[in-house]
Amino acid sequence: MAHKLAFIGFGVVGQGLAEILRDKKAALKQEEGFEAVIVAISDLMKGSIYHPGGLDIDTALQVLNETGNLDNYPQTPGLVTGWDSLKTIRETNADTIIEVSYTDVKTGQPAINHCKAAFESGKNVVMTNKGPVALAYKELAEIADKHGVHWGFEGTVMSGTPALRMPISTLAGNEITEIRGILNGTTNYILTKMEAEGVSYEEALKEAQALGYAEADPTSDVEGYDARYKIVILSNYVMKAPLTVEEVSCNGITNITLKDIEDAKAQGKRWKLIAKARKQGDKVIASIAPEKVAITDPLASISGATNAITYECDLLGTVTLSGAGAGKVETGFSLLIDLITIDREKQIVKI
Ligand SMILES: NC(=O)C1=CN([C@@H]2O[C@H](COP(=O)(O)OP(=O)(O)OC[C@H]3O[C@@H](n4cnc5c(N)ncnc54)[C@H](OP(=O)(O)O)[C@@H]3O)[C@@H](O)[C@H]2O)C=CC1
Ligand SMILES: N[C@@H](CC=O)C(=O)O
Repeated sequence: MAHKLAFIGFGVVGQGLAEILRDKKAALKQEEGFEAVIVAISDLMKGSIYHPGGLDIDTALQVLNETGNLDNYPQTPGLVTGWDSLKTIRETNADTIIEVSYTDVKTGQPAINHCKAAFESGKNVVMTNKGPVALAYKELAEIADKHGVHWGFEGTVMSGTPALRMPISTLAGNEITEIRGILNGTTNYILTKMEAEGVSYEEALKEAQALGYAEADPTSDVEGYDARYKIVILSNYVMKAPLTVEEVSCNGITNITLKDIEDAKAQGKRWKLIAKARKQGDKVIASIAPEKVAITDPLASISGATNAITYECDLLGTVTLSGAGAGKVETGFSLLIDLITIDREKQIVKI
């Protein structure tokens, strides 16, 4: 039976997943036995539509592209418009909520409430919104568990690159004692552009926004708050070591000038925004800060919106993963793999 989806938020990432579902529909069915139907989309400014029998993805994307508002979707019997996020979560016939609204770096809301409402209504959530995972992981995981539903959030760290799923599934049995990485696509894109092309900070940031890498408020990227959420998620979920946002020292890249970049180059070094978490007894010491890394450091060669992460494992030693850190299709994919995982687990339960 097709997996019924309701989108909360329909910006870059939401549309990225919708395009994948449209373009790969036949291949996903044939290769994975995966079928999905979008029953609802609820966005703050772009409108809200619900049809229990399913919406036509191409029409929804076209209407949004041409008119800027989903409320202009063709009127068909059974179509409902105007439902807000909570009504959509609670009252549609969706199996899974795709939470792709903006990440609030102070409270994590309203996304935390979106997750609670979904779990309490017996619905799965897959999300790229980092707030709920960074601020309320334990509480929300318990609620999801109590209601027997799935919670997927692969895309909260390094977009569709399996920075969470890989260590949890294929490094299981190792203790991960330290993590070090480049975890923000926007800032890595800016630093790369400034060094490689001499582009100003402001111009490079504008490009990152146009490419869909930056947060709705890019202060989160350039001041390091986005990377701070990600290191907290990695610490709690991957290292199994409690860490709060307040415990992470955080500095961004706003003070780095073209001259600083040229000076580093002359020293055989390169500026990178580095996220670190290290276990020390029962505690984790974590930081986000720009560093001049030696050109021979593997992280120095990570350019543009690509990210990379190194896990120090007690059994396997050092393992490094690199891949997309942001982007429409890349992050849309992170939601797809969470959905496929839900369907695969359902198949196992049936067996
Ligand atoms: N872009 C990327 O590469 C990545 C993004 N993420 C995360 O994914 C999420 C989505 O990112 P992205 O698509 O780029 O962001 P966008 O800003 O493009 O889209 C977010 C959408 O959510 C809508 N929205 C905000 N609040 C609500 C609400 N209460 N109810 C319904 N809709 C709401 C916004 O509405 P409107 O603008 O119409 O007011 C907007 O359309 C964010 O949390 C981000 O941190 C994670 C990994 C990578
Ligand atoms: N704004 C973020 C998007 C992905 O999490 C970034 O640039 O990394």
